[in-house]
Amino acid sequence: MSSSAIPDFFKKDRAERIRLVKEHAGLTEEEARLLDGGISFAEADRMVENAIGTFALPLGIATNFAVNGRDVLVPMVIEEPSVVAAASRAAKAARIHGGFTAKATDPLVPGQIQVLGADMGRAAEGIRAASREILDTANACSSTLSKMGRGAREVTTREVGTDTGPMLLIELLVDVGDAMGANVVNSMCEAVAPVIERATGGEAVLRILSNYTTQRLARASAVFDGSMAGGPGIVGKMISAYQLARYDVYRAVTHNKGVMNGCIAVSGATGQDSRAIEAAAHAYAARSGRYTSLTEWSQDSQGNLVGSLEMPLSVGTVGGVTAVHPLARLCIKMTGASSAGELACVIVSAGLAQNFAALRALSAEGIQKGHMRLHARNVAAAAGATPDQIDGIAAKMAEEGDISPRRARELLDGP
Ligand SMILES: CC(C)(COP(=O)([O-])OP(=O)([O-])OC[C@H]1O[C@@H](n2cnc3c(N)ncnc32)[C@H](O)[C@@H]1OP(=O)([O-])[O-])[C@@H](O)C(=O)NCCC(=O)NCCSC(=O)C[C@@](C)(O)CC(=O)[O-]
Ligand SMILES: NC(=O)C1=CN([C@@H]2O[C@H](COP(=O)(O)OP(=O)(O)OC[C@H]3O[C@@H](n4cnc5c(N)ncnc54)[C@H](OP(=O)(O)O)[C@@H]3O)[C@@H](O)[C@H]2O)C=CC1
Repeated sequence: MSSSAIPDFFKKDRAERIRLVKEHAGLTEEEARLLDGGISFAEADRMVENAIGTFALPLGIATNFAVNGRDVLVPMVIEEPSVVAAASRAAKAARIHGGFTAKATDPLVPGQIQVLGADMGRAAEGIRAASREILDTANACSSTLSKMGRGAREVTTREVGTDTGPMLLIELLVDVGDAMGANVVNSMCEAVAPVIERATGGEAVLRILSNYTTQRLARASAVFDGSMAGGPGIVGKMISAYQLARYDVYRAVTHNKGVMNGCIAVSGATGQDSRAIEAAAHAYAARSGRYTSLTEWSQDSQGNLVGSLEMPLSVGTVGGVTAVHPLARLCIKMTGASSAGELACVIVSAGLAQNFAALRALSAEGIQKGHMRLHARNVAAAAGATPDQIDGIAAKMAEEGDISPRRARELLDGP
């Protein structure tokens, strides 16, 4: 596999960018042609209800990523300017020190069965006695998981205090292999409900996975070059930016939004359920009882920044949208991930990179300089510039340091 460090990738034209990605990821001609389309209306109509069209978003490629020693061109679907550039720049700063080291735990997803009207005194014992039957019934739902030696592993009982009294919750812990796992866990929860009802004497009502997958985590760490960050002064300010995010919830939410810029863009490109990822990430950020930064930052003795990000990441390389969206499948291929765990490693690395980029820009020149420079073309277009006027107006506004709809209109109106 060729290097993901492709200097000036952004200055190349589209054909050359595609050629480089094709070569790097070993895409066929037919696969490369998919980049023109996304999905047909017929495919969209099968995916959701009442479809009337499709809605395209930009697909960009972040360069410079090395994850666990493997060079990756990272696909990102996002509407926001500067995110792809920022990830590429951050990955360049990490690359100097070996790139990202990432790890995903076993893909364990909990399923929850809420039981009403059970005999609380006897329920736990009833579930223990029926646990073999519960696990076998669950595992009959997926022949693939069973063949892989994965599937439902354990069943536990919990009591939850509520305003209407104690409630019984039976939880099924499932190794979902390379799938995100929602459908398969939901099927298992529904299948085991009658066995649970018999074992507890209650009525199984909610039968659904939990998206809070605290046993399905991904963790990335990297050393980002201190001089590429801007030297000791900036590095020190980045550490204080992180400290602020640790202790102030108003800052932490924005800080974690920056992390999500990376995670959700790669998740979008690879067809993941981004709502599930976001919901779990924010709950995890508040797991101590106080919402805080998802990342951790310190400085090493050479003045580099050492960062890490740990978060729940339920992603799949099979099933869900990946099974029906050709471009999502193509983007998974681009990442070179051969398992859900490897894909999670790329996503969590992109989240960490994005956080580094934002902290650096905020601690140095401010976010607007880089972000607004890249946003300038949108500002020009929104002000009414024609395609052949856009680059000129954008460049002029960037040069003047006044990137605003007002200035774009003035430039369009002329002297
Ligand atoms: C925008 C940059 C990267 C410019 O940064 P720069 O230093 O001017 O870039 P450079 O021209 O020196 O190039 C360095 C590398 O950056 C990349 N790069 C540079 N320019 C481009 C481009 N046009 N297109 C693609 N890639 C680009 C590219 O990788 C290049 O190296 P190469 O690979 O070519 O050897 C920098 O200013 C930056 O990182 N800014 C931060 C932007 C950011 O974080 N955006 C997120 C949106 S803001 C937000 O939503 C979150 C936030 C900020 O609120 C979160 C928070 O508060 O924590
Ligand atoms: N709360 C939530 O998050 C909810 C999310 N969803 C949606 O559910 C979808 C994801 O569900 P998911 O269960 O992943 O999707 P699928 O049911 O599409 O895929 C999982 C199935 O793929 C098959 N499979 C083949 N190879 C493998 C492998 N290597 N590893 C694991 N499974 C394999 C198995 O079926 P077999 O044994 O038959 O081969 C498995 O049951 C997403 O679209 C999500 O948006 C749905 C409901 C709720």
